[in-house]
Amino acid sequence: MLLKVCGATSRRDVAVLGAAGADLIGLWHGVPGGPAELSAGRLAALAQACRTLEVTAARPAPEPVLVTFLPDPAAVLDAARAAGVRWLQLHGYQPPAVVAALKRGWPEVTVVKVLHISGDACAERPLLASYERAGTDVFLFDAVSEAGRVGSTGVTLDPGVVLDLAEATTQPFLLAGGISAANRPRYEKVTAHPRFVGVDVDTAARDAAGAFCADRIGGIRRQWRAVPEVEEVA
Ligand SMILES: O=C(O)c1ccccc1N[C@@H]1O[C@H](COP(=O)(O)O)[C@@H](O)[C@H]1O
Repeated sequence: MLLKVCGATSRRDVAVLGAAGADLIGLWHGVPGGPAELSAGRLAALAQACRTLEVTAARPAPEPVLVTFLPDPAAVLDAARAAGVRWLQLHGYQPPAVVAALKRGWPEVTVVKVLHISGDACAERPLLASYERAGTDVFLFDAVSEAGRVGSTGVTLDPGVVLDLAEATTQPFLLAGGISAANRPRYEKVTAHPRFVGVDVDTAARDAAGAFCADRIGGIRRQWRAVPEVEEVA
């Protein structure tokens, strides 16, 4: 189970997230007006900080993930190549053609396409097969707020809606949307899905002042990585 935490803006953030057990660290580039937006130079510096972080022997250093709303695949690839970032998270409403262009331009990248879910409706539902044909490696299910806000909504998804969408796709998926240590039991069936690969968190990874909190992140990791108890059959 992978734990991704989103929105690092400093080497200290990277160190806190790595020590707390994040496998993937989201770095924003091309999120206009976003509080964690990074210039291309800062993106490269923090991606390097992720890769060179000293973690325990049992765990590899966290993988940097470029999180972007950019609609231009050339701009995404330029930033990713310059920073050496091989995981690309398309968090906007980029169409399947953008995924295809990224995979053509750099076949080794892992493309994570966000599917935006509001209630029981997924905006990308009619395009799922197109996104898969275009080369999407991993889908990320995230909630859109009632006001239409995208990313870091703290809004949870209905597990039934998640499972239904999982069945409409064939690729691995990450779960986002208000994920916390406390709500893991609600998603028991989701975590048991054979293509569930992990969770992506922002709001619950932070303290009241908005700073990343190692205790909270550690708690999320412990709860979501725990193997559910299996009833013994007599
Ligand atoms: O973290 C953000 O603010 C953000 C901004 C723009 C694009 C993506 C963003 N993060 C994504 O938000 C969800 C998690 O949010 P939460 O736990 O519900 O607060 C996750 O997909 C992040 O990648």
